[in-house]
Amino acid sequence: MNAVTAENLTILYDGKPALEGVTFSLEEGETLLLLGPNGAGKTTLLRTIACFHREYTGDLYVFGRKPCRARELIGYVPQSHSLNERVPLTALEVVAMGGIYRRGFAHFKIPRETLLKAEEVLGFVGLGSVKDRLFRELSGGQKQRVLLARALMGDPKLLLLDEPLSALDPSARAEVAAVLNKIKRERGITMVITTHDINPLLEVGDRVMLINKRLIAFGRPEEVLQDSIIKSVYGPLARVVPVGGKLFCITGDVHIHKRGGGEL
Ligand SMILES: Nc1ncnc2c1ncn2[C@@H]1O[C@H](COP(=O)(O)OP(=O)(O)OP(=O)(O)O)[C@@H](O)[C@H]1O
Repeated sequence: MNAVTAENLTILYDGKPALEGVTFSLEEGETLLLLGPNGAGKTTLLRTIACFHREYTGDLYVFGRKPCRARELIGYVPQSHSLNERVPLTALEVVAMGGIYRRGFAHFKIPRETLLKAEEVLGFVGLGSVKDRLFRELSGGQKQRVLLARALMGDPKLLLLDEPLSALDPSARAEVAAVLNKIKRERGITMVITTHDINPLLEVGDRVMLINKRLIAFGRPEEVLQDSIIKSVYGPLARVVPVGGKLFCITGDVHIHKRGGGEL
C-alpha cells in the first residue's frame, strides 16, 4: 500500500503557491529524504502531510485517506520542540507526554501503563539509563532521541521528521541517524525526513526528493544524486562524489535553524 501519494499537489499560503505541482508516491516502510535549500518548501510539504496546513490543490493521501483523516497514523517531530525547558520534566515524562496528548488532553498524573510504555520506548532509542535525568540537561543528540521516542508513543505508521540532525555535532548526528535506521529496520515505520545535509542519512533513505518551490527530482538516491541535478539547484560548485562505494553530496548549503512547526 502507498503510505503517501501526491498528485499535482500545489501548496499555498494566502493564495500564493509555496510549492507547485508535486507528484510522487511513497510505499509503506520506505524512507523518503526531502532535500532542498532554505525556503524550498520542505517544512511546508511536511506540515501539509501532517494536516497542520490545509491550503492546497491537487490530491494528497496518507494511507489512502486525506491527511486530516489520517492524523492518528502520523507522528511528527518538529524542527524545534516547543517544550518549555524551565519546567523540570524528566526524559521519561517528556516521552510519556506523547502517550497522554494522543488521548486528547493532558492528565496531571501519568497512567502507569503509559509510563511503562515510555520506559520501553526510551530503551528502544538507547536512553533507558537517562530516564530520570531532566530533559533540559541532556545533550542535543539525547534530546532529539527523546523527541523521537515521544513520537513513537502513538505507534505511528508514518513518522514525519523536520531537520532531525540540525544543530547537532557530527557524533550526535551519527547517533540520531543510527536510531532512525533502527526505527526503519525494527519497526518498519514509513518516514519522511527533511534535511539540508543528506549525507548522514543516505543509509536510511530509500527515496530522495529534491525540491525548490517545485519538484526537481524524485527517485532512488543514485537517480537523484547526480551532478547535473544537484548543480541545477545548488550552483556550479555543487557535486556528488563517490567515496568508498558510497555517494557523498557536496551542496555548500547552510541550514538556518528556525522555531515552530506544530506538534501532533
Ligand atoms: N506561515 C507562512 N505564511 C506564509 N508563507 C510561508 C509560511 N511558512 C512558510 N512560508 C513560505 O513558504 C516558502 C517555503 O517555506 P518552508 O519553510 O516550507 O521552506 P523550507 O524548505 O522548510 O526552508 P528551511 O530549509 O529554511 O527550513 C518560503 O517562501 C516561506 O517564506
